[in-house]
Amino acid sequence: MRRTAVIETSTQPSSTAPGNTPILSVQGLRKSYRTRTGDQFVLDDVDLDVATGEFVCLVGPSGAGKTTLLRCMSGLMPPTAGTVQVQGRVVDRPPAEIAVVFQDYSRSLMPWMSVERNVMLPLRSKGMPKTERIATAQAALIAVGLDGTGTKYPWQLSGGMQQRVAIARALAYEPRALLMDEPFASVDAQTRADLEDLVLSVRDAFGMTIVLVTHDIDEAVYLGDRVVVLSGSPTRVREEITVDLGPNRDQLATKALPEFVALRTRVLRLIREANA
Ligand SMILES: Nc1ncnc2c1ncn2[C@@H]1O[C@H](COP(=O)(O)OP(=O)(O)OP(=O)(O)O)[C@@H](O)[C@H]1O
Repeated sequence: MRRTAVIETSTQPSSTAPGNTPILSVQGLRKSYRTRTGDQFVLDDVDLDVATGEFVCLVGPSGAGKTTLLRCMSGLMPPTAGTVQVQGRVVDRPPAEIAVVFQDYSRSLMPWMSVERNVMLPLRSKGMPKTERIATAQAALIAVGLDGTGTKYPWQLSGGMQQRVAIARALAYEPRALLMDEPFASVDAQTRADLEDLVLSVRDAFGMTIVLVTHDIDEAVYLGDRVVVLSGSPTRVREEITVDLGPNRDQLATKALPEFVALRTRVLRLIREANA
């Protein structure tokens, strides 16, 4: 981790313009769940490449299988058929290069551990000495604007601050890619906007690849270099839309752009059609 990194709202051109090398590659992915009434097919032949440094947002109808896809991509769930590759290696367990942030921060943080210990937790598996773990955790907390909260417990923080802790924990691990499943769904609108900008700045500062699942179309267009629209169940990739809004996004100015409005309308129409 770059410990001296100062994370500010992104006003600089991205140093991590998406390259062409896919860090994540999903090929012919199928997933079915066994239910009492038989197998339920959720994902049906999903193909998706994510380039190094790219920010990809996954949207689709409710229940389409967005979480299922993200879980398969993160190695938390085996596919029924097809493959997920990270840097060319087939994923058969959670890869070291990937960190995941879930919506429900209250369940992902350990309430009996201080904020600092929560952030240090995954670093043990890297065999890092304790002094380095502490320094790395402190740097990650500074990076998400939580300097000075290390000795507090998660339940002493607001929802938005707890989600920042979860993001700090992911950052401290220094993943090549961050997979996020509706990470801002449980916080208020202003905190959500702040966290969106935080994630953009983290992407710029740490050169990270991000895949984010969201229900919020504005959020997808605001954050993404590309929005991947999934079809209704069983799910395929319906359309991939390049978001040509440049690297610098601003909550007010970007969302007022005619291009932004046109993209949002296009994504919304695709999701409505997928629901029909
Ligand atoms: N463990 C499971 N066992 C059986 N069925 C499951 C399981 N997990 C998910 N499903 C089913 O798979 C389908 C897709 O679920 P998933 O959570 O991946 O969709 P989603 O697009 O993320 O949903 P939402 O938009 O509501 O968050 C749903 O019909 C769900 O009921």
